[in-house]
Amino acid sequence: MTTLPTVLITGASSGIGATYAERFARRGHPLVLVARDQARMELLATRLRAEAQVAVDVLPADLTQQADLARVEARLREDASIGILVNNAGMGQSGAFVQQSPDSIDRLVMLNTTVPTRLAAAVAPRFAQAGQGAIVNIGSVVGFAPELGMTIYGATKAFVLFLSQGLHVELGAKGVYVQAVLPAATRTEIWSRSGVDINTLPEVMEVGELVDAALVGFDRKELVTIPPLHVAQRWDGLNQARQGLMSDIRQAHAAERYQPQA
Ligand SMILES: NC(=O)C1=CN([C@@H]2O[C@H](COP(=O)(O)OP(=O)(O)OC[C@H]3O[C@@H](n4cnc5c(N)ncnc54)[C@H](OP(=O)(O)O)[C@@H]3O)[C@@H](O)[C@H]2O)C=CC1
Ligand SMILES: CC(=O)[C@H](N)C(=O)O
Repeated sequence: MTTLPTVLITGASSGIGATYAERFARRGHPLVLVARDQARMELLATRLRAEAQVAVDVLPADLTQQADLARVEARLREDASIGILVNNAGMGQSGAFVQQSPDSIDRLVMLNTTVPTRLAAAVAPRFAQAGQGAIVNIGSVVGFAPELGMTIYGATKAFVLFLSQGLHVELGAKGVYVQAVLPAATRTEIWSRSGVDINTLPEVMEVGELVDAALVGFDRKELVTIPPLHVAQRWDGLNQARQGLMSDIRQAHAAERYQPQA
């Protein structure tokens, strides 16, 4: 009998992370659940152990605290049974850019960018050495859309996409699968936590539909999975435009339009 890899999921106490936990448990994977709310994760763990007969470990951590983050990094480095990391923990932006405080900026940028990067960095050497493993990073379509006015949140999610693409370039050939999942508005607590009434949104995806779609992309080993994108060629076009732009970058000289006028 093959032993399925353990899945460590951050932000597993609610929403997308809790749903990933349920889906991976149904597939027979042992789990490590990470978030701050221990009681909530214990409840989920008890249910999943009973329903799916899998081992579920609860690792409480506030990932914005260095000591807690270091404990999760150590677990990823040392526990060879962990073969899938789901970097899902994240928070939305409350208020406009001019309303942010230094602390709120630090928290948002740390949780949404530093944490997934540090956790990926903790596990990547082991995965690369083993020639297998998967890193799933939860981004957002907001990372494509500065027009939405969620500037810091969107910037963190643009970072997550780039991080995933770069990790794929560096680790893909070593047998490590990297997936960026980009949801749009999904029915979870992130909205109320950031002070937005979800009922004011024109359209919202149910969280089960989002995660099931993300897992279709995972099973296909897609690098970028955008469940709410109905015309896949839009992504291909954006990627081709990006590569076209790069082919017109010449390092030696400034473009004609920037040559000083005599
Ligand atoms: N819902 C949506 O519309 C969309 C969500 N996303 C992304 O999906 C991901 C999951 O969010 P979603 O499920 O929607 O929202 P939730 O608010 O339901 O989940 C966020 C999770 O992150 C955990 N978390 C928050 N802060 C910390 C922290 N400091 N340390 C550790 N864990 C923390 C929370 O648990 P706890 O409070 O117990 O710590 C919770 O489990 C995020 O990265 C989000 O940006 C992307 C696009 C759309
Ligand atoms: C803007 C949000 O907070 C949302 N989670 C999203 O990424 O769409």
